[in-house]
Amino acid sequence: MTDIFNPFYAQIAQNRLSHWLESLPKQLNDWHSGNLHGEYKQWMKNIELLPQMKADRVNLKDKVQVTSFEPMPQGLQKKTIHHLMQLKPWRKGPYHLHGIHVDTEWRSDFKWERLAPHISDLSDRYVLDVGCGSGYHLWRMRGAGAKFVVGIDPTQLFFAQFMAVQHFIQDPAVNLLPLGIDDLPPLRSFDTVFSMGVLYHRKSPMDFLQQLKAQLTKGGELILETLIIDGDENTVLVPEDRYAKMRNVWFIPSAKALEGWLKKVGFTNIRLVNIDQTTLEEQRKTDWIDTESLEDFLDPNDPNKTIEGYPAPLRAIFIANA
Ligand SMILES: Nc1ncnc2c1ncn2[C@@H]1O[C@H](C[S@+](CC[C@H]([NH3+])C(=O)[O-])CC(=O)[O-])[C@@H](O)[C@H]1O
Repeated sequence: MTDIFNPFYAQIAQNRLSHWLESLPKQLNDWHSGNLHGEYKQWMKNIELLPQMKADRVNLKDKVQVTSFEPMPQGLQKKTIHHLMQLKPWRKGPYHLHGIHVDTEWRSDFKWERLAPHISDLSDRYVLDVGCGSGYHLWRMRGAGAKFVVGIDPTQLFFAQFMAVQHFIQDPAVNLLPLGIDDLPPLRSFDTVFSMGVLYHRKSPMDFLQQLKAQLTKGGELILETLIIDGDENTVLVPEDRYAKMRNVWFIPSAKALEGWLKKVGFTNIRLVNIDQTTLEEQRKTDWIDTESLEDFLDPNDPNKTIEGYPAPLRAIFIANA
């Protein structure tokens, strides 16, 4: 049994997600007693060692930042950086935690800026983010007024990173569960569902779109962000092996093809609101990752190609209604 999710259960018992309690506690207990990552205990130990600081000012509107009136002493800051560094690689962010700038590989704020002008007002909404990474966008959703925010992501390190940020911010309305999309029953309870950077990792994109739709209330809004390629409604890239050194990339459709897929699973009011080629400002190597980054994934002689010779990462944002 694990009790780390008890506060979450207590909250959903009182809100419109209470039917989730039929399956969720058993799933999360199985997760906890099952195959935890070899370093999981060590990650949690580092989180326990983070200092207690008052969250006097929390800014989630234009960044993710927490500060207290009493600044963190320098020595303590050094120790805190050490514990946070044990949770490397920090991919999605950045976070500003009591004067510590967690300068992540990705400027996830760039993606937020691209989508924010196009989405329905999140005020008072129940919001789900499928494949939320360390949860950067969960905080921005809350900052945009969402009432209750849930992220799911099966990567346990990202769960640990979220717990580290939550340790400082302490907002019970923002939650991350270490689950994958296949673990979700059709909840039909979220006003807005985000899924960004996940579709191309799914072996069956149609099933995935259907699973996303099953999380939405009637008329609810999907924000789907994924890699695309140029081409017509019949163009889909299925990389032979890796794409930009990423394993597990299955389908990269054209925008037209993806629009057709969304239509086919029953989404309406489908809008393509943004197309953007990933730049070296948005994804780059920092002190918070030890691995390679975009620069190493592109053809050194042609930044418009991946190292495998495919078109370089081009990302689209679609909005649609269930
Ligand atoms: N079955 C699954 N169910 C849910 N999540 C999954 C699954 N499989 C992998 N993931 C998770 O999907 C995320 C994809 S990253 C996008 C992060 C954020 N959304 C971003 O838009 O920056 C990709 C990118 O960097 O582009 C990872 O955190 C995986 O653990």
